[in-house]
Amino acid sequence: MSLTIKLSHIIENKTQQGFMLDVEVSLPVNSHVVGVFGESGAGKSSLLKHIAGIGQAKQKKIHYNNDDITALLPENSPCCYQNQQGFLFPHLTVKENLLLILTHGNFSSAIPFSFDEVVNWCNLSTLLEQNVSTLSGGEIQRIAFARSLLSGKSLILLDEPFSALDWQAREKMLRMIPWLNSHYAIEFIIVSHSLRELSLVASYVVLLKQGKVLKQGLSNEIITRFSTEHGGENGQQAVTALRGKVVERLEKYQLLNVLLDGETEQTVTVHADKHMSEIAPSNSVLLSLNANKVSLSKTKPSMTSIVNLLEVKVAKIERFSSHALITLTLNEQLILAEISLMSLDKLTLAVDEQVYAQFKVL
Ligand SMILES: Nc1ncnc2c1ncn2[C@@H]1O[C@H](COP(=O)(O)OP(=O)(O)OP(=O)(O)O)[C@@H](O)[C@H]1O
Repeated sequence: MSLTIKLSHIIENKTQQGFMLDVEVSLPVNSHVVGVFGESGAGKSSLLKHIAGIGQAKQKKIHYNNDDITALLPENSPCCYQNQQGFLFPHLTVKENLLLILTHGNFSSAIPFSFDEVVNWCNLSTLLEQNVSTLSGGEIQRIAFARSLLSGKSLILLDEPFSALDWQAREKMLRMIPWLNSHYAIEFIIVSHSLRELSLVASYVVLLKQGKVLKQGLSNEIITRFSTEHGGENGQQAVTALRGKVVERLEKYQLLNVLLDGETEQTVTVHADKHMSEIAPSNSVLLSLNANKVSLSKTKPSMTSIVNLLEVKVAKIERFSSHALITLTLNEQLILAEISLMSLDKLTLAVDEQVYAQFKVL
C-alpha cells in the first residue's frame, strides 16, 4: 500500500520551453512521513497540488492504496492540501472556520480524535472567538493545520506549513506529525526548503531537481548524504538525521535512551518531552543533530557534563573557508561534525581514525 504517481506535465511559464514536471515515483506513505526537498522552483508545490487533484496535468496517474484517484475532485479526494498561506474564510471566526470542515467535509465522520483535542494540540483555545483578519501568519498556519486534521482525510499534504512560526513553535508542531502518523495512521507528505526541518519530521525523503526525482530513500541516508555533499556551501546548516528506538525511560530526569538503528549497540539520550514521551517504548524516534553541535575527542572523555558520547570512525575530512566538515561513520550510519579549522589542525585527524563524538542531550 502506497502512493504511486506518474506525472508528465509542462507548466507554461515565462521561459520558452515551460517547466517540465516529470515524476514517476512510489511513496511509502503508510510506513513513513515523507519529506519532499529541493531548491526553489524544483517543482515541490506543483507535485503536491497534482497529488491533491488541483493541478491540470493530462498525463497523470495517481494511485493511492490501490485506488485510482486521478480524476477525483479535490473535495472527494482522500488528500488534503495545505499551503503556506492557510487561506481561512475572512468573514468567520477561527472556531467557525474549523467547524465548517467538520459539518461540511466529506470525510469528517472518520475523524479519530475530538475537536477539543485538536484545539489543544495546536494551542488554539484562546484564539477560537477571534476574527481571522486579526491573526498573525503563524497563528493562521496553526489553524490551517488544525483544519487539515479536522478534514478527516487520510493523506495530508503540507506545503511549507509552519514557515511563519519561530523555530521553537515550529519544532513543536513538526514533532506532532510523526506522532499523529504512528498514533492515528494519518499519512503526511511535507515539503520543506530546510533539511533541519525535514530531519525532525520525515523518515523518508524525496529529493527533487528541475521537476525530476533526483534521489529518494530513508531520511538518515538522504539528508545526511546531501549535507555531506553540500556541507557548508548551500547556505544550509549541515545536519545528521538519525533514527532509533526508545529502549529506556529515565523518568527521574525526563529523558529517554534511544538505541540507534543499524548494527550498533550505541544509544543516545534525548529529552522525553521533545520526543513525544507518550510513545510506546518500542516506537521509533527521529533525531536531528546539527553538525555544529558535535565536538570530537581523540581520547575518551570522562567526568564531563556532556551526556552523549559515541565511538565513531573518521570517513572524510573537508576544509571550507570558515570551518571543517568531518563525516563520521557509526557502522552504516553517518554523523557529521562541524569543527573550526583551528581544532582540525590541533587534533591532526586522519581518515579511518577512531574518535569520540560528543553532543548534549537532544
Ligand atoms: N501557475 C503557474 N504559472 C506559471 N508557472 C508556474 C506556475 N506554477 C508553478 N510554475 C513554475 O513551475 C516551476 C516549479 O514551481 P513550484 O512552485 O512547483 O516549485 P517549488 O519547488 O515549490 O518552489 P518554491 O520552493 O520556491 O516554492 C517554477 O519554475 C514555477 O515558476
